[in-house]
Amino acid sequence: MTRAIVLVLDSFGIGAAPDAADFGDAGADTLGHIAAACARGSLQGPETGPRQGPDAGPSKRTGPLRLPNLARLGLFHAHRDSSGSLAAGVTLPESVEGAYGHAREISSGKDTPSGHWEIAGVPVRFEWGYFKNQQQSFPRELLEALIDEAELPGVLGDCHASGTEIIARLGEEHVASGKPIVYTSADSVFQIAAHEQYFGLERLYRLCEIARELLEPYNIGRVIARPFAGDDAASFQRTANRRDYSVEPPSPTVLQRLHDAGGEVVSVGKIADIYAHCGIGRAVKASGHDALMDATLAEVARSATRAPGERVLIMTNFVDFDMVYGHRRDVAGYAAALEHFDARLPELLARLDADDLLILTADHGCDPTWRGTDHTREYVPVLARGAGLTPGPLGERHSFADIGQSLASHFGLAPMADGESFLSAPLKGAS
Ligand SMILES: O=P(O)(O)O[C@H]1O[C@H](CO)[C@@H](O)[C@H]1O
Ligand SMILES: [Mn+2]
Ligand SMILES: [Mn+2]
Repeated sequence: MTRAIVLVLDSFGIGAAPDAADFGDAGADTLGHIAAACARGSLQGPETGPRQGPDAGPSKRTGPLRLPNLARLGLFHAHRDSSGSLAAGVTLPESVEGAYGHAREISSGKDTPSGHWEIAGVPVRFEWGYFKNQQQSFPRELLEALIDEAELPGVLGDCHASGTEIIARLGEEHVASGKPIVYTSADSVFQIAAHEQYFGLERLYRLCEIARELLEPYNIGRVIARPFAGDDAASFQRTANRRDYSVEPPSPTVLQRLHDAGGEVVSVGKIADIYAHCGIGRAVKASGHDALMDATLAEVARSATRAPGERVLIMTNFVDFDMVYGHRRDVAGYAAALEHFDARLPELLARLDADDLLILTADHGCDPTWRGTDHTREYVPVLARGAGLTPGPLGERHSFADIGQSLASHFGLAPMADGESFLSAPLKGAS
């Protein structure tokens, strides 16, 4: 059996990309700034106090950032190489057990689909459509068509917003009026927030499907359903029933190629939605990092008894780094979530065979110390282990697509059009 496990730590950037200034992100560094904040002293949980649901805050934590297992895979080496300095308060391990590098993005956007598709060997070279106006963000004819087709009394929002802030601000008016809340961000997205009980979850999903069709001329990457629950502004919480309606990748990703060649592609979490279900053989849902790790471990166990010729790719997206901590600019929460992920990593490492390929990476940055609430254009870590890889530096990778190309090579597929495999690459640079 040939097997690969790809874990995407959503938004875990490791330093500003060479083109970060084009995005207003020169100096952004998700890992570096989290480590610096931790090293400055005790970093308690979020100032907003404990929250519940998918946007729940973290447990409290103190002291320097502790990620011993990621460090052994080469995380801090990769960050040092990408940012030029060692993250504050951390120590390098005596020896590394992973092949580590830092990858830049060649896709035009810093959004989740672009990052994931490029990871899977298909960079996005075209420009997405964006709704750039902070207020009255959406074209009047689009909203009129949506109101008409979905038989709505109107819509609220129509602006750039943070999803938790806008339901606190407009949620009660939404419940009273029946008007859904529509908003966007720096990403190519059309998001619709509505109350699960008062508006109805299925009705929200249908509304998103209508929006998906109406947005066709605007070249928008995703429509996102953002259901929430609760009694009033103080208690509104988004639920785990978020659903993303993505357009399809512009050409077959390595997931699709493997699927077409008879391999099994297993999505854990929102991977299936991000790839518009293209090339996904089996989709396992889970909400929260513990459940996502549990589901990943279960899939690793399930695939352990495969016949010699079979090929399995398990891909998991750890979304809370981005959705719950990065966009919420919750530094302590992000740090605690990283430490928790790190603590669970040995469970996975212990279940892998020597010829399995494990890759940990990210799809973009979302520096929780940065201005605004949007993603940041950053290098992402490429931490790989197994499949004959020699521990040590992989150097700067010129595209996330090096991961897709390496997966194609691992599975014996025809080479992808983009990317350079690091499986057989000579070591670059010194550690
Ligand atoms: O603020 P929330 O609703 O979490 O939205 C964020 O999540 C979207 C999709 O990842 C981003 O475009 C950003 O707007
Ligand atoms: Mn993302
Ligand atoms: Mn995001």
